[in-house]
Amino acid sequence: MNKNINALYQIAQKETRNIIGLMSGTSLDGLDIALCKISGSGQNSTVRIAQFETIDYSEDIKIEIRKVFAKKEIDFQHLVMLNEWIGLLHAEMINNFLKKRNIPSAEIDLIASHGQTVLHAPKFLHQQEKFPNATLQIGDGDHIAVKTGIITLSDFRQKHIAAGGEGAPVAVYGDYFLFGKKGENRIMLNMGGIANFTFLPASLNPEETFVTDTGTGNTLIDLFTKQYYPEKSYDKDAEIARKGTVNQLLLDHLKDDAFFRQEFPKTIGPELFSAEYVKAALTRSSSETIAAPDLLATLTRFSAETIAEAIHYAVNNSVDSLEDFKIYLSGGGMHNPLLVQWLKELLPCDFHKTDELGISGDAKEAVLFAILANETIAGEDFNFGSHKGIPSVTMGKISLPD
Ligand SMILES: Nc1ncnc2c1ncn2[C@@H]1O[C@H](COP(=O)(O)OP(=O)(O)OP(=O)(O)O)[C@@H](O)[C@H]1O
Ligand SMILES: CC(=O)N[C@H]1[C@@H]2OC[C@@H](O2)[C@@H](O)[C@@H]1O[C@H](C)C(=O)O
Repeated sequence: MNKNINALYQIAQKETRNIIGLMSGTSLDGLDIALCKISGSGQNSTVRIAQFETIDYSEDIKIEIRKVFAKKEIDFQHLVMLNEWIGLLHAEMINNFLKKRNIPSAEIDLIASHGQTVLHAPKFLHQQEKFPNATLQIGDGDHIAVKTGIITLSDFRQKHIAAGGEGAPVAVYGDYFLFGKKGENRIMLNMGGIANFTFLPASLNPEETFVTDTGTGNTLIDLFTKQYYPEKSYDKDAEIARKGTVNQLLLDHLKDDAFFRQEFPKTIGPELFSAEYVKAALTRSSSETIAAPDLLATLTRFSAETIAEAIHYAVNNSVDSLEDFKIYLSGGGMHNPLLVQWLKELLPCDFHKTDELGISGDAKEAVLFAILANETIAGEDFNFGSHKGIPSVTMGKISLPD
């Protein structure tokens, strides 16, 4: 038997697996690395985050990724080179992460690598009938496996599409296994570049479980902060937006898009929520001369209202009142006090952070990929039923180190 297959067989039978989960999201801020100790699988999974760090991307890395990120037309050779380069960079970051902590790579059972999303094009976006939902995450898993010497699972989203999904959100699997609680209606709201939420019903009936993207989270706020204030990469603590006033007409135009009329569940990316999207709404509302604080206030309100409306709409289909709901925040947007304040005004739920459930909101997405890898190697069949957007499949391609 190939020694790596034997190793996988042993790993699958361990009581506790050391799995490194990686996430680099649409904010292009860096690579989240979560070293997780995972016991059990499925609903019996338990996770302890042993170590977590976000390794910031250098300006050089950001510049190279932005050349292709969310763009329809690119230099194809650049994309191909980037695929290898990001794999190598992520491997180097993991090696440094382990070295800094004196953790031998032999102690790590698996790496679960999300990769860098460069384009997310569900059918709704590309509108080309003969083509399926499409998404691309780069940073090849073979490079990570060879350079770290650790068996690596990567490219999780393709199987989701192959099995009928849009390739996202995949957070629902980990959310259900780790955070589902009988007797409590929970909403796990992640506000990264794009916002998404999982609804975990008090019944824990997998058929009633629901997940969707809602639209922009931080992506437009970040984009226009950088545009008006090149020295800043985001509107820290909403300092700028707080000084502004929401422009209602502009807000109405921002919300007037087919994406918001599309039925749930749905996914989207910065391909739609781009500078052009905002510029078109500015033109339609004749507010091109808007002051930067007013624009940032309006963009923050845009995120808050579209998140709240999606939750109202999607959840009210299955339950009557949101009042007995607990909402658990994660992702960088949970640190934006204005966004959170407005959400609290718009949603009569009980607000918490996933940190209260033992998983830091900054680490949650990286942990969720470790959970997906754990399921692929050690999980047993679990059926989410016929609910749209949650195919009952394992995900991730396996790269062996030698
Ligand atoms: N103190 C803060 N005040 C306001 N915004 C903040 C603060 N801290 C973080 N953020 C926001 O969070 C963003 C980073 O979020 P996160 O790391 O969750 O993104 P991501 O992983 O790229 O997202 P995803 O992949 O889910 O789209 C920052 O760009 C910023 O907009
Ligand atoms: C294609 C892609 O990378 N989508 C991300 C992005 O960031 C947030 C939102 O959009 C979500 O749908 C998804 O990531 C999380 C981890 C998910 O799939 O659940």
